[in-house]
Amino acid sequence: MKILLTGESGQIGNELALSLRGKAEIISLSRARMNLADLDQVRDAIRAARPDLIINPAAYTAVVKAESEPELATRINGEAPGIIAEEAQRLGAPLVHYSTDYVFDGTKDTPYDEDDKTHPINVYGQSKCAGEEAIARNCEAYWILRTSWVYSVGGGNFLKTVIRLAQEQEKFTIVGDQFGAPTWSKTISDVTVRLVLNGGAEISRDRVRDTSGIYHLTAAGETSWHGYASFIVDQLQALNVPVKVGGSAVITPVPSSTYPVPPHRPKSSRLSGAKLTSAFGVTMPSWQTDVAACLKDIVREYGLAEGRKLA
Ligand SMILES: NC(=O)C1=CN([C@@H]2O[C@H](COP(=O)(O)OP(=O)(O)OC[C@H]3O[C@@H](n4cnc5c(N)ncnc54)[C@H](OP(=O)(O)O)[C@@H]3O)[C@@H](O)[C@H]2O)C=CC1
Ligand SMILES: Cc1cn([C@H]2C[C@H](O)[C@@H](COP(=O)(O)OP(=O)(O)O[C@H]3O[C@@H](C)C(=O)[C@@H](O)[C@H]3O)O2)c(=O)[nH]c1=O
Ligand SMILES: [Mg+2]
Repeated sequence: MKILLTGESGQIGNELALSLRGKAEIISLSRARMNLADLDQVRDAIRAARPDLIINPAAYTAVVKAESEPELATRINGEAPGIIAEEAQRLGAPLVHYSTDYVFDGTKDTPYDEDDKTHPINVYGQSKCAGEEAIARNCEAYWILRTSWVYSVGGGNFLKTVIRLAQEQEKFTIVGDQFGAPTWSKTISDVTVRLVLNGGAEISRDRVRDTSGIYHLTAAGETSWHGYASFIVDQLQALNVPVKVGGSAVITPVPSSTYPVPPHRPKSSRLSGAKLTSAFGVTMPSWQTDVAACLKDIVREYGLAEGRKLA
């Protein structure tokens, strides 16, 4: 099986490349070979590669910057996935794509289901929503995996920002009125690989077409950004990482209305995983289990217990 993979330098793409290599033929197309902002190049690159399956974790993920670059974010997140889907349909290749909790406005008081109405409240969310719609319009065999609050050992993310804050500041404030589930890129990749390789039976277009649609793929449980940050600090202390912060008790929750950086973000990012479980038998680990495991890897990788600073 020949898999076209995008975004290998990103959090999810990197894990996918690591776990798929050796199990399938991987054609990894980075920005240099297939720039998602260049729609003609996207079409040409897919036609040249002729994959059996396309996995597209590449995206414009800079939520703040997207507000000042709406056209670029929309081309990459909204239009390119539509072209990818068209070409996938032409080749008879299924498409696996990733989307976000930010397609919702966050006003629902129970976890979102896949068929809940989308209503994004910032440019990034609008662009990702447009991408979902374009895929659904243009191809018959796709899985859109919606995840949230992604972190990893290698990428830039909130978890690593909090480690830096803990190493540099005695106390700090974190937004406490937005709720969701931090999700490890490695777990997202593991589940994707499990779905795609289907117990060694390889992917079939019919199987994806029969189960085509959106699936929520987030860690189990929920917390606020503040609860997440507090957990990170507790874990760092348990792992004997020297920190300046005086413990999780001195991280103060603040309302998002006081956070100086636009745009608005959804109050509730909680996504129900029930459909993924019933369709594929996948149950997700708790967010705490995965954050603790990833932190162990980060502490080892960057020598944090020896007092090194996260660059
Ligand atoms: N991060 C998060 O918290 C969440 C992410 N998601 C979704 O999951 C998916 C993966 O996210 P994540 O791994 O965190 O993303 P990252 O920001 O870690 O990586 C993005 C990847 O996309 C590539 N990319 C960006 N612009 C272009 C372009 N114009 N052409 C080609 N490649 C490009 C980047 O390449 P380069 O190195 O060249 O920039 C990089 O490989 C995305 O669809 C995202 O929307 C969903 C929910 C939460
Ligand atoms: C860095 C930082 C953030 N915050 C708040 C702001 C915000 O409400 C929340 C998270 O900050 P971030 O900058 O990580 O937010 P953001 O970049 O919007 O994160 C989102 O990225 C996109 C790609 C997604 O798809 C989403 O699932 C989500 O992960 O924490 C603080 O309170 N203090 C801080 O020091
Ligand atoms: Mg961000």
